Amino acid sequence: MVTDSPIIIALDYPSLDAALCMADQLDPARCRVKVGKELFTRSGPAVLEALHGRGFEVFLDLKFHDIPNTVASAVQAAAEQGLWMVNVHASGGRQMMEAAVQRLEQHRLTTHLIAVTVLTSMQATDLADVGISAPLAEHVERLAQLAKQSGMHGVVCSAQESARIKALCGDSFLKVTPGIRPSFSVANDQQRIMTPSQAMQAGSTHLVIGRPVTQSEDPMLALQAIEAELGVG
Ligand SMILES: O=c1ccn([C@@H]2O[C@H](COP(=O)(O)O)[C@@H](O)[C@H]2O)c(=O)[nH]1
Repeated sequence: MVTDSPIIIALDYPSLDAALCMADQLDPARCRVKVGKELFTRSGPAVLEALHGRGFEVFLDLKFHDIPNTVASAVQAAAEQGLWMVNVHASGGRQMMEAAVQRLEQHRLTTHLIAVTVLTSMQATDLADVGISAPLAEHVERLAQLAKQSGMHGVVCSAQESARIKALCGDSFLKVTPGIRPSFSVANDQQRIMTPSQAMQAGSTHLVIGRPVTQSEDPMLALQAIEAELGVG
């Protein structure tokens, strides 16, 4: 099923059953879902089949980062499972991203391929710790431009960087933003956050939302509040 909602619910659960229990409360006409490292490591491709069977478009968030041939093959393997979106780390570099893009093109696979810039849990001091002295926003922009030049369809960034990336890379370049925190929720380990409406106003094309919904006492009420804030659903 295809949806025009910008909302992607992060199914960060320790088992297939727990993830499907949440998915069964969601409507694939009103959101997409994301499968990350914990759930995929525990349940493997079975979770993708189960979510596709329920009509969801699925973002597999494994953030591949390896030599070009390995990443290209992993991206191909993911895309062949009918995913809506898959990602790599932009810091893997131009050759790695180009190899992944070319592999999808060679096999006429239409999965959206995006690149993680700087994790939304990081701040400037974390970049300094790994030897990057450029201002954080500048580093995100640099990686976004590299991703665009390499043929990627978009980036993962924080919504705080969406406006600038939109100006640099264009409207159609995807800005997929985790670190979304409605006013009723806490930041947890996220550092660069914005509310859903602020993120959309800043130019985010998609909002990744996990704990504010999945850890809520009433997940459907939390999701409805977000939809109301955005005027969707
Ligand atoms: O920079 C990034 C990249 C990925 N994520 C993932 O998004 C969700 C966010 O979940 P919340 O519970 O809403 O914080 C999670 O699956 C992360 O692995 C990110 O947060 N930041």
